Amino acid sequence: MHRCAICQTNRAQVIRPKNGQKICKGCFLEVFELEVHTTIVENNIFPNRGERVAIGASGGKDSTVLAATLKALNERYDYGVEFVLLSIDEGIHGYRDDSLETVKRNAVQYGMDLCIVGYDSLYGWTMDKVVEKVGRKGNCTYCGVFRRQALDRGAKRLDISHILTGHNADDIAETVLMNFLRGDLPRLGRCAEIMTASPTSPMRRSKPLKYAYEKEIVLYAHYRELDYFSTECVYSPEAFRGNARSLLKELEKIRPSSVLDIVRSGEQLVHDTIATGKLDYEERNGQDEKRGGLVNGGRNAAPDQTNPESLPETVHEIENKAAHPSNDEPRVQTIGVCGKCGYMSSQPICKACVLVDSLNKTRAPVEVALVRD
Ligand SMILES: Nc1ncnc2c1ncn2[C@@H]1O[C@H](COP(=O)(O)OP(=O)(O)OP(=O)(O)O)[C@@H](O)[C@H]1O
Repeated sequence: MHRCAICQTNRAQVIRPKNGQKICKGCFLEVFELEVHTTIVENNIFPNRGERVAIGASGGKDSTVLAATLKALNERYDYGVEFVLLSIDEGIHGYRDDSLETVKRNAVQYGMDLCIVGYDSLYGWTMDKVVEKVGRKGNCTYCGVFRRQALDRGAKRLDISHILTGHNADDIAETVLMNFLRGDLPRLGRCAEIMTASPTSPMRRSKPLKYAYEKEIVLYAHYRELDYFSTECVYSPEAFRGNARSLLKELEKIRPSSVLDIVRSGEQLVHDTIATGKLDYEERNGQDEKRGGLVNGGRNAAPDQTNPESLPETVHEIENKAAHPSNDEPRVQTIGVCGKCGYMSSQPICKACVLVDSLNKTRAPVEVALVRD
């Protein structure tokens, strides 16, 4: 019998992917939480006591583990913050409607308020309708742009300016690989950052699970018997992300530490780029979705430039400018307000409205009461 490398008493049940350490269930749970706490403290994620902070809650394993861990840590280490669950209803029948039921239960289990914001009321489109219109290819782009803004707008309604998401080490390594393969240096830097703030948005976004392996998140949820929804989105994930994921899984099989090594490489690359002055503040702190960006995509995907026919022209222009800024163009983005929805935007019309316009162009006119900010 292998004894736990930490307590030296119990039988080891877990092999940690990041370092091969064999540990028991109790020590695993303790060390998992301690590492999230260390990430929070070292990055000063909660600088202000008394602050209300939103947890982007999808009902999936990552955000459920995030909520459960933060509740425990806030009680244990007294961060002095109040967490609110913020869920976006993309309008995906058979997927999000079911996962939102899980979030509703989580709100009760964790004693947190819950706010749900729907694409339908914000944009007049559900993702089911978007897919009906544009097909499956490229639909993640719409979803990613809408979700990013919907989280911001939901938080604003709650008078909250800090959003936490459940992006884990695998998500970030995938995004680093994708951006590296695309040669998208500004996004490569942003996606590896644990906290992002943008001159074009009042919101801070943080990823406290940035160094947690997906495998350990699943194990934590299992050992703690957390109530989460495990079905994948019914619309296939962005193709290029799927390729990056497969590549990452292959690398992980050969060398389990690859996941964190790639995250660290992303961090180091942006560090070196900043040191040599190639990436300015706005590029470092600009929009980011798990791409996410929303930071980080996934399923919160960035517009896929490998799939150019999937997006309206104007969005490509905005995206390409961000990814490959020309030397003679001024780089400072100014914050303004979208002429259509009234939400903050660095462009006269925000990306979400550009997409909505393109969707509406060929739709028979319907009376939709959209919510303006
Ligand atoms: N509909 C949503 N409402 C609120 N937050 C969301 C939603 N979808 C995604 N997020 C946030 O973005 C993070 C990454 O989303 P992604 O779509 O990649 O899902 P995931 O990696 O499967 O995470 P999860 O297991 O939490 O669903 C989630 O952990 C969550 O914090």
